[in-house]
Amino acid sequence: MDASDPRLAEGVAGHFAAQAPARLGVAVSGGSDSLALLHLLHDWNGAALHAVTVDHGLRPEAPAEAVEVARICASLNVPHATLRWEGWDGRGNLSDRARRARYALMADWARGQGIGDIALGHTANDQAETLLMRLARASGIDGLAAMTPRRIVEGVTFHRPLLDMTRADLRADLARRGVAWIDDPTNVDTAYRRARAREALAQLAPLGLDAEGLARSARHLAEARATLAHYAAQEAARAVTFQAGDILLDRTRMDSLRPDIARRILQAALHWIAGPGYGARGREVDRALEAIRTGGKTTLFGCVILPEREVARVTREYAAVRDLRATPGEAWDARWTLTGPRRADGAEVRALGPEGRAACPDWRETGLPLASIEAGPAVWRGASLVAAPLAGLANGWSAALTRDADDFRAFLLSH
Ligand SMILES: Nc1ncnc2c1ncn2[C@@H]1O[C@H](COP(=O)(O)OP(=O)(O)OP(=O)(O)O)[C@@H](O)[C@H]1O
Repeated sequence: MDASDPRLAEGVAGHFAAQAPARLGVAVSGGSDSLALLHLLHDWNGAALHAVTVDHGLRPEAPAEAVEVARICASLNVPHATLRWEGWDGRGNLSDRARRARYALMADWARGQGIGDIALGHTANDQAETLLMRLARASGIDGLAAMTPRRIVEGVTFHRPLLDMTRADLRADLARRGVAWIDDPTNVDTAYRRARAREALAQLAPLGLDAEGLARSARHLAEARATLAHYAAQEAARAVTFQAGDILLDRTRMDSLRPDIARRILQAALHWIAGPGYGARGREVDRALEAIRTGGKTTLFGCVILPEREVARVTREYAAVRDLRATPGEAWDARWTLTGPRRADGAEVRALGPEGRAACPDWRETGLPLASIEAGPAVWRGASLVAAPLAGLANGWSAALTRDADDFRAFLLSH
């Protein structure tokens, strides 16, 4: 066996040079990239490794592949877990749902193990292929920008130590080690589109366009994205105020901003209120910005934008939360926690809605508009209203928001 390529080992050590976690999860699908990652991390020996494989339950070979990964991990003395996803209800885009489920399952698993960091095997080829696929969708800077080496999802830091390395180098490394990998273990649709991008990339070689070059361009775009986010956060500090879970956008300031910066601020406001999800489309956001400018009312992404004299109020849309339920003490709408004076048997948290609001004689004194009041949380026992702290009917209950201005800023800077 030849010696391993020192650049690979240095790249992995360099990624964790500033701060190495004591325990590190490593996501191993069984493909070449993540198997190389496993071996390189094992050689590095700078953190206790815990490998994880997600079986999406979508391909008959997947369980056997997970067993094969477990075998390789055992040979390296690395503990391994297989997580199974059984959540696809046939709705939505399968690749997208599977990816989201994978990240959520891995983040849950890590939290359960007291692990705060997980390494992923994305390479320069993934960067280049993604760039080509996004160009095909006419994406803007955010879509074309490179994946970042670190990203926090649901409190877990995902690391991508192989972003500067090519798949060819990683495969050569595995070949030197005599390790066989599983081809294309990812789900079919993504693999199909990626395979086409991979073929296109090979065709572009005569132009001098290769994976490393495209990955470099994607990194330049990531820098531009970070710069725009930085200025958006600066402008937001002047244009945005918060009130009882709503965001107020200063209309004059919003109007004076470059469209890209205004779009970022509005998008962050929508996400802060409605939670990260699929996101509002560019055209919808532009339509909403126009409504803010002209003092119109509009609904998008589970939020309502209401004109007030100097501001546009972004609040939750009642229809989007009407069916949400939580027990007191648990998060409702992923952002409100209601706590009461004592154990409240049979009480549940639901939106106040028009019926509840009718039972809150003092709601006007809160200074909040009807839409915010009705889309806010309340405590119910069956059909009877127990409390609505945001609508002036506290009855010993209080409502705490789980997101603050720092979360808004963090959101702006990370998207
Ligand atoms: N089934 C899986 N089990 C464990 N880890 C996985 C699995 N699939 C992917 N990964 C991890 O994610 C890395 C990237 O794989 P892949 O590009 O298929 O994922 P992706 O999240 O769909 O990528 P993208 O975010 O570019 O769409 C892999 O190298 C591996 O670390």
